[in-house]
Amino acid sequence: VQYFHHPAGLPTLEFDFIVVGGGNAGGVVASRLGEVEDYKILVIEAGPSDQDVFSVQVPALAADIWFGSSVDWNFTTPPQTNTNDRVLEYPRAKILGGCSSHNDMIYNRGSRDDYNRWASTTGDDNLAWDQIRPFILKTEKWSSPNDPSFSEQGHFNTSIHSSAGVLGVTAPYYNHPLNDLLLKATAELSDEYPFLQDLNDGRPIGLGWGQATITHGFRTSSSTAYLANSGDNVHVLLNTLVTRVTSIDETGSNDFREVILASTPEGSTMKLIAKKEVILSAGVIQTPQLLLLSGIGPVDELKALGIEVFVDNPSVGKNFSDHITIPIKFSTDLPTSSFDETAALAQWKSNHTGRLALSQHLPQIGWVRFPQDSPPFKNGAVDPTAGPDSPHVEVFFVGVSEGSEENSTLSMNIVNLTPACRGSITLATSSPFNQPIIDPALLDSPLDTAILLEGFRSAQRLLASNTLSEHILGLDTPASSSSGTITDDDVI
Ligand SMILES: Cc1cc2nc3c(=O)[nH]c(=O)nc-3n(C[C@H](O)[C@H](O)[C@H](O)COP(=O)(O)OP(=O)(O)OC[C@H]3O[C@@H](n4cnc5c(N)ncnc54)[C@H](O)[C@@H]3O)c2cc1C
Repeated sequence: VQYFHHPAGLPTLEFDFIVVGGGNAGGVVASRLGEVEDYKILVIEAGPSDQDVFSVQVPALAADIWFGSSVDWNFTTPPQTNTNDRVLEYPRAKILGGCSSHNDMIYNRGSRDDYNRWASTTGDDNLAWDQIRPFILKTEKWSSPNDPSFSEQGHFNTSIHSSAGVLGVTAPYYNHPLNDLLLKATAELSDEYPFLQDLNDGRPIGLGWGQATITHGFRTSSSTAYLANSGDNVHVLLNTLVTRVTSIDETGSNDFREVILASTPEGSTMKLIAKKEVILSAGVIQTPQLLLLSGIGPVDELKALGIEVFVDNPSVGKNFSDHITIPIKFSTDLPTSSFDETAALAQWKSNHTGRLALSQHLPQIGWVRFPQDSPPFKNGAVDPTAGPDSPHVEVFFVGVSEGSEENSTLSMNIVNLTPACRGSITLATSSPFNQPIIDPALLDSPLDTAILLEGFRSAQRLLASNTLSEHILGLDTPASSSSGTITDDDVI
């Protein structure tokens, strides 16, 4: 692979394929296209190289480069009506590797139902679970932890993993008393929280060990696993924003193979040509933004901003959906999961082991499927999941921190995995340098709220088990719950 920091350094202005956005998808697509030696490929990435940012490489430092950092787009939402009009921070990475360079590294495949639903929705059987599994294995390179104190024994099912791929994956863990307590609780609550040996077996329901895109103490990403191993026919242009895609054909047909670039709003622009295709992989927010800026989208929205319309497509920027996560905290007598960060940094720098070589959060994750007669579905609401092998919520153990007085605080997140609400991405202005309006319309569907609420109750049932209850002293949040029982009023 060849890296360029300025368009002026490029060896040519014409490539076979131009990949816009060197993120998770863009890095993989460019690298796979590059396997055809005759193709010349250009990836254009707005952010810098991931290799220059220390916190990208060190797994537990991910949060340092989220919202507020120079390698995040620092997007915000408009006030969200259903969250008391709060303006929410919306982290998205602006760096080579995209969000795979800053995400939480949890490696989890969908349920088999998810893939099968994509196959039936698109009419493409290649997306079905049985058909896609060989390709999942083709990406994966299982790598055992380099730190002997992080045993992976019994934490995953070896028969459904591969060590022949490229993306490093591991099942790391660190010692904390909650690990054993949760495992014991799975025996006690075997209906709602059965032990799940491997969250990637196509039926992620239960509680078990997480897996992470980490190898030998380093984060792995589309940049480290794919782009970095590509041939010299793959070119990566950094720090450069694509502002528009235009038609190469001046007679009026839509042959969108010309890409317009700019590094700053004031600076000059430049045109590049793709002989075969332009691939837009700028992520779920900026791919629709670029289409809209290029005159491809709902005619009224484009005209209102004075953008020339080339393709009237009312779907561009619509049906935006994201899973909402609600934090919840409990007082506990368990020891904190925090660690001496200075010592951990020195250890990581010396041999890439220790707590910084793992994700920050606690090592286990729960996935819960609610019965069809549970409260969210009592009023006849249709189950939003893709099928019976799919969970409704993820129960995530963030960590145990210092609390008030002698107690500590267990932080958990409840994630609604199949939100029914649908929002949108629209342009605020016609300038590519302004963020679009990112409206996830969170909790617009009453079903989403009901599922989160049942997720809270489920977490409470887990913590009320005989095994865990003696260590859980009460609910810390939401503050309005003095009784320790969550009600519908607490959800906002
Ligand atoms: C904080 C956070 C934590 C997450 N944790 C996990 C996790 O633990 N496990 C998991 O599986 N997933 C996680 N995800 C989600 C996952 O990382 C994303 O779904 C995935 O990276 C999306 O890939 P993408 O290629 O669509 O977009 P991205 O990876 O976002 O890539 C888009 C790229 O395009 C670039 N770009 C955008 N506009 C332009 C432009 N006009 N010109 C040039 N370049 C442009 C961006 O800078 C970016 O590099 C997390 C996401 C976030 C934000």
